[in-house]
Amino acid sequence: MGGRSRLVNRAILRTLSQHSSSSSSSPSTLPASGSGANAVREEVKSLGRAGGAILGSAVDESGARKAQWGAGWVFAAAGLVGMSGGAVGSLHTQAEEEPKASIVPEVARPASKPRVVFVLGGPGSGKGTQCAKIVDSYGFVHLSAGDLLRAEIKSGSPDGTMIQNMIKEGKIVPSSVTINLLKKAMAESNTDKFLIDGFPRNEENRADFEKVTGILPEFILFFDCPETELERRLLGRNEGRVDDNIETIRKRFKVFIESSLPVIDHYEKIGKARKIDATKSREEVFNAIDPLFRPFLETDLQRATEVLLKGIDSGDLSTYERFCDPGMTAFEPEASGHLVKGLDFHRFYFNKKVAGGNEAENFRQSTVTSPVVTLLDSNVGLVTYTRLVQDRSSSEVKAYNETRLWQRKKVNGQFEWKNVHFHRSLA
Ligand SMILES: Nc1ncnc2c1ncn2[C@@H]1O[C@H](COP(=O)(O)OP(=O)(O)O)[C@@H](O)[C@H]1O
Ligand SMILES: Nc1ccn([C@H]2C[C@H](O)[C@@H](COP(=O)(O)OP(=O)(O)O)O2)c(=O)n1
Repeated sequence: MGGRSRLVNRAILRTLSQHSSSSSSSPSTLPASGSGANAVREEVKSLGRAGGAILGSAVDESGARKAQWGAGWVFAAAGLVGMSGGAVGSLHTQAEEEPKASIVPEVARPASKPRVVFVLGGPGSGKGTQCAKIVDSYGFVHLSAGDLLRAEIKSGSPDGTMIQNMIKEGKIVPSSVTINLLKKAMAESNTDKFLIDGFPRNEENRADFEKVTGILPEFILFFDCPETELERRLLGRNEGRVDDNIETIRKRFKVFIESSLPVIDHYEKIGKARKIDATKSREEVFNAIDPLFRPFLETDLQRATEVLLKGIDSGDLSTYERFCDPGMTAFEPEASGHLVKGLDFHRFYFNKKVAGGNEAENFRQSTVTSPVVTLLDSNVGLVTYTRLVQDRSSSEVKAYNETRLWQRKKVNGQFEWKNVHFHRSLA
């Protein structure tokens, strides 16, 4: 076992030492560790980079990503919410009419590309274990290439026997089969954040996926763990898998070194590999991974704010209600210095529009400048910006300083950002 482990260590060292400058972990851990290797909803998913300016990102010296909405957002919308007028303190109930259909989906498309993280590492390095934790904390959809292939065998598909034989031999199934399964699973999902585990396992997997989907991963997680530890874990896994026997395990290690390490090497070269010491406990491994996923939440929060503001501009009450907590508190000029609680005060303006709206008069557009997203923890975030509101009827532009406090909650098993407080004042 020791001999084999050293062999693995050397192979990985050879591969990785050429790229140690871009490695995200301490080079000193490498010889010791050895073997290589949500949610906001459809509208948020699809808003992506459509309409207006784009969320850029930059990495500061501490490695933290800062949100930069370079030129500001522009939301052209076909309706409005009256932001001025309305008697303070009057509580108006919802109008009889349904608000007109949301324009958000049309404006939102074309969708942004899915955000993908590949999770790679030797068999037994803890990919599945950590993916479950990431899903739970960050609302990703987890797609395990191995699980999809095993499900395909079970489904009685014509490819089933071929897949079964290859898995038994520890070989890698042809890319076309695996990519089709991944594509189908991605299309069936209603999120845009995917953890793809155990893929790409060879250069063919990698190149074909890029070619077929046009998707490059945000980064890859590489679980680095020596072969001795992998072997120990696989023999203790006890999931009744046809490939968790010593003979197939050894074949899989060989395939991993020969076929999968070059893929990791490729991502090292383009600065996308994040190497994790997978020998640590499950909790320690997760603590190392956790900060890498924070930027996804910042993007989700930015997108949720975009959709909410677009909903406000278009008079789309259903979007407003979806993104605002029923108990939301607010300070806004309309409230004349009072703190308003709940959504009725705000609904009044939507219903006013729906009841007496005139498209030409009501056209509004918001341009957001200087936005800053601050994540306080993985479930609480602050978005602050200046919003220029153009009103076609009066050609008047009003500038507001807005701060929105968001809380991430699980609704029907899915993460959603809810606006729990905002403060708007005339700039
Ligand atoms: N950090 C860890 N320390 C010890 N055992 C682990 C750790 N992570 C996972 N395991 C165990 O090792 C085995 C393989 O983990 P798994 O997540 O199935 O790996 P992979 O998906 O990479 O094949 C499982 O039995 C799992 O419970
Ligand atoms: N991209 C992939 C992923 C898995 N496979 C096949 C071959 C692998 O040995 C098995 C099992 O993979 P899985 O990722 O579930 O498990 P291990 O990481 O090997 O523990 O599935 C494949 O052919 N192509």
